[in-house]
Amino acid sequence: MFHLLVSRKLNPEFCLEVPTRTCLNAYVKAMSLQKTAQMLAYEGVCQAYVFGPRSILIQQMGFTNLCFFISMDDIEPPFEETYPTLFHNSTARANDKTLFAVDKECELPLIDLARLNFWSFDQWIEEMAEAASQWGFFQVMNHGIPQKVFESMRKEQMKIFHQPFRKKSEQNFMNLSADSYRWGNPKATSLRQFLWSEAFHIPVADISKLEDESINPRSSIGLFATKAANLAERLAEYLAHNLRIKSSYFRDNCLPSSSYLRMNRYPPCPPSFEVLGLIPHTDSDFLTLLYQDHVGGLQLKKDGRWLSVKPNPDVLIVNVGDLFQALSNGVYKSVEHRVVSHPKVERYSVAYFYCPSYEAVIESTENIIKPAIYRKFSFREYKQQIQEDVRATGNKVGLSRFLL
Ligand SMILES: O=C(O)CCC(=O)C(=O)O
Ligand SMILES: [Fe+2]
Repeated sequence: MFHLLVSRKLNPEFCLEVPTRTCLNAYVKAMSLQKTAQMLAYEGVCQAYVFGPRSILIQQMGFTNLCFFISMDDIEPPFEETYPTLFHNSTARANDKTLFAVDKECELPLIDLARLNFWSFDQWIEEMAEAASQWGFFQVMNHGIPQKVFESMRKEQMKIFHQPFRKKSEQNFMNLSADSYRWGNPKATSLRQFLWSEAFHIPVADISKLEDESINPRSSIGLFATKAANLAERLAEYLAHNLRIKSSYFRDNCLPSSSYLRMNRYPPCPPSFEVLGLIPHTDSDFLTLLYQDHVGGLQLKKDGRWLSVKPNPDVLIVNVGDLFQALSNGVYKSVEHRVVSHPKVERYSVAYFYCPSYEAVIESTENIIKPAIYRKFSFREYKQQIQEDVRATGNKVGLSRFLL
């Protein structure tokens, strides 16, 4: 007989209670990883598989996307241990109860891509353009990316992030370049600037090189990136149509390999820390496609107030990036957003950043009523300016640097 304890990483939708890592370690020592997995499956509500040399994957019966890993090694980045002065020195604490203040939960404008076949083209595009200019964010349904692509992407993400921290932070992990794995914020001087999250930021061009001896990340991630690239191009063309931008602009300037993919994981964050999962920022691309799980935590700024986005794993979130704001001469808005981590549950998201090649030139589309508000710049120049600003001030200044 064994005692069941609630795991810190327990998914709230997952009704099974599982042992903690320490408890599991004891079972594994006394029996074997295989026997422990069998024990966990004993109640018949879940299946448990041995995964890798030191972890077990647990999956709820009948729900392929409700699964999680229990790892015998520590998977969490050592946030508190590495930055003790930030977490345990009261003067560095944000000490600001308004940090997480939100006005309310909102549902983003919903664009149904299937309606394109029934509505008049102009009316349909108008709806999307209005969302891009009023909110900078919208959600799309019937987008053509099968749900199983998201499910396998999420499973892959869990496998990757549930590797021991020492492995994830190794040079060359999955054959990625050293700066792909990011956790916390080494430059933070207060908790307000810290990120309670970890991420893999991967150039799409590098996906084909991904490899690991225990996982096979290439196929799920590659499939997601290909589907996202097609959808992003389509959406960008619709939005451009409304502004009378040449429809081939995106095909001419964005190569499939010039975009990026970022896999985010937000470990549970103790409520005693006033720290965000991701600090307020805008995205430095044309469009971002974001797939998030059911946990929630994404917030965006609208009319000066923070709103929480109601999570819906059945849709894809789209947000306008800085480059589209510049190209549209300020008509479409690149809106600030951030993430609040959950106190008990880990959260996953994956963002596809639709970017041009470095040489692409972004020029505001002016008209008689509204002359250009931004000067012409190349994507390379934009990235370099951001890096310079972050180095000098710790913050991205962004588009305001390019105002005329
Ligand atoms: O995790 C999220 O919901 C947002 C992620 C995001 O904004 C980003 O990666 O730039
Ligand atoms: Fe973002």
